[in-house]
Amino acid sequence: MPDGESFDLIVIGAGPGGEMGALRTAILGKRVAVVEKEAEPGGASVNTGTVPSKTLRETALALSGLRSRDLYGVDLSIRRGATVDDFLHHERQVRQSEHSRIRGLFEKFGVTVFHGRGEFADPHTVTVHQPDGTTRTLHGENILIATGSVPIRPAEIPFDHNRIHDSDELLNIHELPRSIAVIGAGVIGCEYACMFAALGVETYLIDGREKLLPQLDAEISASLAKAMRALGVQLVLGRAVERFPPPSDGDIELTLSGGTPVHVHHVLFCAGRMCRTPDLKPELAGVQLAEKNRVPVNEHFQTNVPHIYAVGDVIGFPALASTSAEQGRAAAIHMFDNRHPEYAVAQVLPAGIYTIPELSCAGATEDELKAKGVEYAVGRAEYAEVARGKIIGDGSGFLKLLFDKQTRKLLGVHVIGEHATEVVHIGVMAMMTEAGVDLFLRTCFNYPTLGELYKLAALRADFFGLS
Ligand SMILES: Cc1cc2nc3c(=O)[nH]c(=O)nc-3n(C[C@H](O)[C@H](O)[C@H](O)COP(=O)(O)OP(=O)(O)OC[C@H]3O[C@@H](n4cnc5c(N)ncnc54)[C@H](O)[C@@H]3O)c2cc1C
Ligand SMILES: NC(=O)c1ccc[n+]([C@@H]2O[C@H](COP(=O)([O-])OP(=O)(O)OC[C@H]3O[C@@H](n4cnc5c(N)ncnc54)[C@H](O)[C@@H]3O)[C@@H](O)[C@H]2O)c1
Repeated sequence: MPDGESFDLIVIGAGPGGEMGALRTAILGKRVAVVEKEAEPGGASVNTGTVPSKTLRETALALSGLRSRDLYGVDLSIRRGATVDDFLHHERQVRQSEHSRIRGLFEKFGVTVFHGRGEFADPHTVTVHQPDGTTRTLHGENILIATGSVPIRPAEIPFDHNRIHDSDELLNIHELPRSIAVIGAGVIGCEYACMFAALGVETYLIDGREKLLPQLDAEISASLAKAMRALGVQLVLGRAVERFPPPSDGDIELTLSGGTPVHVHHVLFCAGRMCRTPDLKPELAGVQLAEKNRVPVNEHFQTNVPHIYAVGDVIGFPALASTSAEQGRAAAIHMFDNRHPEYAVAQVLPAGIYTIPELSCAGATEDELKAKGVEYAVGRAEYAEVARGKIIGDGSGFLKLLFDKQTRKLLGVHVIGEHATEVVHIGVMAMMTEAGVDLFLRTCFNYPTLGELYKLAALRADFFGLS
């Protein structure tokens, strides 16, 4: 291909935002280039974040025999003393298969992939710095920034120590830790702490905040904290880690504010993520950055330079694989096919957190409704109250629905327990269609299913809370 070739769209970054933006555009018959600095596509979603962590969770559940212990009271674990290779084997297989899937789709729809680091030369030109030291110049009618985020690595944390990791490095560990301190009880910290505890690793989860995942419905957050403690996670909340000089050998001592020190073999630091957007030289394209190097966009994902769009983690909240892909799709539609019904990203966005147990939610929490002065009714149903919940042996899960007292519409759905990230979708569809309690009262659910939780919760809200 001659240097300086022109494209209808140049996408920088092949994570979920870039992948979807590129494919949705290529399907319209447009000429699309994807510039990706890593050897394989997929971004944090496939290579270091979403897919690896969820695959490891499944592996941890299988290797630990946790599900069978809960269900049958016996340990049917595949193997005691699992090695790190056992732990990572399936994750590598899934990751490779995702690489093939994305490469296959790019090939099928004629997307040209350039391996190298992209940066702006001017508002329509991207320079690609290729691994062999050469550069290429690409011209784009439109450009999509989808360069994602990386773990925050404060200078005072000794990451050069071989047992102190961020969430990317964790995937290259050579031994299963006998003990680990997870610093940062955000979504990443909570998910990994559960995984390690399930594998029998002595696990501490440390955070300066008093409450676990405060963005969640308070009852769900409290229920998660209880379940995590039962799993063996030692929650150290409201304490800051002051220092931990790394020893060359032996345990690492973490000094905590106002508490006794913690001694562990490994440390996982996951206290947020950041964008590397200044590396793109956005000033050469006239693109402005906001706080924390975020790229501000309008409702169509356009930056202040209208033909340059940005999606995914670079634009900030909610910074999920699911939402990044949706934003990539919507941006592509706005660029090239803006009468199509896929035009906008949905108003109702679910969040799924793969702790043990997993949890998921969409819409408002009780605290948010109270703050807004909305009168609402709660419908609640325990997993243990429906046959399917008993069959799968989930004795603590529950579904909670929040309905508007006046309109009877569903305003929020919150669920914790096995398959919570699937169960939530019934509520999401109801909210997408602005349905309410009457939909659940009229619906016939398969028996035995967790879907029945909706019926039970709706009946309770109707009998006891709704006018
Ligand atoms: C441990 C972990 C678990 C997660 N779990 C979930 C989950 O369960 N569900 C969920 O929805 N989300 C989850 N997320 C979040 C999700 O992974 C991200 O929100 C999502 O990957 C962001 O997509 P993106 O396309 O914006 O960027 P990314 O996936 O970060 O991809 C950006 C791509 O751009 C490339 N790039 C960067 N700079 C350049 C450049 N200058 N030139 C060329 N290429 C460049 C990078 O190499 C990368 O491939 C998780 C994240 C982590 C870290
Ligand atoms: N299932 C999912 O959807 C999923 C899973 C994992 C990650 N993600 C995404 O990844 C992103 C990053 O997640 P994250 O967990 O790294 O960040 P986060 O911002 O969600 O949480 C960071 C946590 O670290 C704590 N913290 C900060 N500095 C600290 C310190 N010095 N000592 C102790 N605690 C400290 C904060 O109080 C906070 O609780 C999120 O935006 C999330 O959307 C999503």
